[in-house]
Amino acid sequence: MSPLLDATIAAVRPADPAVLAEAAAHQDRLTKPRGSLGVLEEVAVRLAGSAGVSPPPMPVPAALAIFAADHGVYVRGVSPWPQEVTGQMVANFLAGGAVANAFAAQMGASVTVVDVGVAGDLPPGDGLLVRKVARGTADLSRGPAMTREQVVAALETGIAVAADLLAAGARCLVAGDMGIANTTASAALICAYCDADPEGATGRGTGIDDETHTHKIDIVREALAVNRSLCEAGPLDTLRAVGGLEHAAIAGFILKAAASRVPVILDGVIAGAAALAAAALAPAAVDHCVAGHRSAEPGHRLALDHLGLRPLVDLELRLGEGTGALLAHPLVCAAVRVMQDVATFDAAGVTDKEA
Ligand SMILES: O=C(O)c1ccc[n+]([C@@H]2O[C@H](COP(=O)([O-])O)[C@@H](O)[C@H]2O)c1
Ligand SMILES: Cc1cc2nc[nH]c2cc1C
Repeated sequence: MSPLLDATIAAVRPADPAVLAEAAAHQDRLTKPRGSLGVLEEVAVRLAGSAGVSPPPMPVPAALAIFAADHGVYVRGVSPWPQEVTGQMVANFLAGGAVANAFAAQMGASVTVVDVGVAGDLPPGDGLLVRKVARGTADLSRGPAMTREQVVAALETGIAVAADLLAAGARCLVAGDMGIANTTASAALICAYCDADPEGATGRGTGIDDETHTHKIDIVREALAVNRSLCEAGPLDTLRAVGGLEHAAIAGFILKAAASRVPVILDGVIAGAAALAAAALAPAAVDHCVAGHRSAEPGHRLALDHLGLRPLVDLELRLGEGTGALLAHPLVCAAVRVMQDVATFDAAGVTDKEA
């Protein structure tokens, strides 16, 4: 594949089972009825297993990376929005005017914007990482979306961005996306990795009518049929056949977080589809992922079920940009704070019903 990708995949290790057990036992000693913090207990235990230490380190500062790219399948009429919105929203991220910027400011997260494959030229702006692998993908409904070289370059971009953010001190990575038509590629990836039917996996994205939705399902079916042999050839070929450049970059970003034992909070259906690719390449990567939210896209539920991840927030969001993941960050921090701060029954002199 590539030395960087191979080394990153090789460095991904599962959660430490001894630390998982220690963290779960610690939860049970804290002054609360056992299990009373529900999913938050699982999250804190998960972060301990990921980091290899209990209690786990506080996942701050958080760093959001928004990977932007365009999609050849756009020409098939699968999105109601003009393709140039991808580049225009990149400019909006850089100007600080998007929802992702508002949420990141609220959560104290940094924002990094990466052009991994926007079709148009972006006006040079402060802070944009130009890592254009191609000017959008090829139309995945007619053949492979990417060449082998392109998918590897996009994966390497995600790895490099994660490495730089970690080197700069980030202790929690947040995966965001921007790309008109990328819910079509996400649906195709979910079908390919989860063996799901396009009808159940394909949603309305940014908002399409019934007729366009039926057409979009047909396009996903066509994509799977025309790329069938490639999708059966292995996880990397599946990603290049029906994925997007931002999916590949996010998969690399997840792999690097996992290899570094730093948690990565996943956003909606795009990050979910990318996580399927990362998990297919390195199954233990899932141990370092937190599902920030569940998006309104139906395929997202299939992806999260396949990954065995339970979303923290379920607010019918369908925006992308990392917004759902950012909303979950304070919950993840609160879960860790409990492990770090809450007194045990012994220390507080509270009678434990088990004693
Ligand atoms: O995060 C999600 O689950 C999500 C669901 C629907 C739409 N989006 C965003 O909307 C864009 C893709 O929608 P579409 O309809 O053009 O495929 C892309 O920029 C995504 O970030 C994101
Ligand atoms: C305006 C707009 C903002 C977005 N943010 C993520 N995807 C998006 C799609 C559109 C259309």
